[in-house]
Amino acid sequence: MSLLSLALPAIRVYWIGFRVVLHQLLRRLLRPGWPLKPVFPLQNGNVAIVTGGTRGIGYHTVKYLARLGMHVIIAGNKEKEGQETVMKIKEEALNAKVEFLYCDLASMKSIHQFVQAFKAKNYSLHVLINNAAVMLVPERKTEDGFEEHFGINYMGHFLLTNLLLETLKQSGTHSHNARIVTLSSATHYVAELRLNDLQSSCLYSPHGAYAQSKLALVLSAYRLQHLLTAEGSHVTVNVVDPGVVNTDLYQNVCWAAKMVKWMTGWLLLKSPEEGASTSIYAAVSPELEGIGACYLCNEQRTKSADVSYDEELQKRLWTESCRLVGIPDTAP
Ligand SMILES: NC(=O)c1ccc[n+]([C@@H]2O[C@H](COP(=O)([O-])OP(=O)(O)OC[C@H]3O[C@@H](n4cnc5c(N)ncnc54)[C@H](O)[C@@H]3O)[C@@H](O)[C@H]2O)c1
Repeated sequence: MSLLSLALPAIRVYWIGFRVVLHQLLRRLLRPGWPLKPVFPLQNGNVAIVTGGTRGIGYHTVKYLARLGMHVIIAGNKEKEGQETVMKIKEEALNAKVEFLYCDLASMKSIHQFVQAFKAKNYSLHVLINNAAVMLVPERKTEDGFEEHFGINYMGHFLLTNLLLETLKQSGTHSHNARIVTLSSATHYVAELRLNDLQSSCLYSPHGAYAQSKLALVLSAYRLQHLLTAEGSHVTVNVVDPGVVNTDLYQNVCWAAKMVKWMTGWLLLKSPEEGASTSIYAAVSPELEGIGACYLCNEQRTKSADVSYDEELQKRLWTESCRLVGIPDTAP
């Protein structure tokens, strides 16, 4: 394993991060006050699940959706943090309907238990936001033996989405589709999907593994939309790129990057609240009614990486993912 093959993914990730930050800065300087805060319709009676809604982008997504009247379930792996988040949101918005349900995306068993507990409540499900993630963690495995980025960011959400699909299909209607919103990242543009080494066991680069998990999310979102459209389901799937946002996700970056973030974050990075805006847009905007398979950034549709539109790769990843989580691949 050469030093260059380890350094390249990191260089690519920092390069794309730099480009996004520069774009954010120019946008801030050239168009201050833009975009205007949109007004979304009230969501009373609708139910959403947000993974990792206890902090960062997820927290602000939950808070906004709850303010719109949506009943939000936070799916997270930190019970105490989860209950505190629920209390905080309820204190700020008195009538907010928010609850926490334990779900560790690093454990297939926990995901199954979460879905069981959710289904026992007999709720509908109008919005599923696959938000949680880890970034640049050292080489570690999940309970089920997946590389951690791949296991939590991608496989965990793959299984969760598939287990909730029937409920989403039952909740969506012709005029009000249920929505799946998946958070990816600009790092997917520089990612490589190694189908023969999805667990990065031949070559582990934390940057490469994070980027790969984010590309896998885009590929499988497009594949899922294809399958749902083919069977005429009223469920849409869109992908969100929140930009570079000042959150705890960066806790494992190198000290130099931490210093730069600490000194310039207020100017260069989006606040967590700003970072949540595209997730909220994808979840409730009437503009996106019935529209899926979009890559959304700054509340606008944009193109994802060329490789993400490779239908053969989408299909192969989907089949392999079904095998890995032990669900049938019923797709033709
Ligand atoms: N912050 C950014 O600049 C940025 C950039 C691009 C994409 N994103 C994406 O946005 C999403 C939100 O990131 P953030 O910046 O708010 O990060 P964050 O670290 O602030 O929040 C991540 C959330 O995921 C949860 N989580 C982690 N492991 C989990 C597990 N095993 N089971 C359940 N929940 C788990 C955490 O508890 C936390 O609530 C992520 O998907 C991230 O990849 C963020």
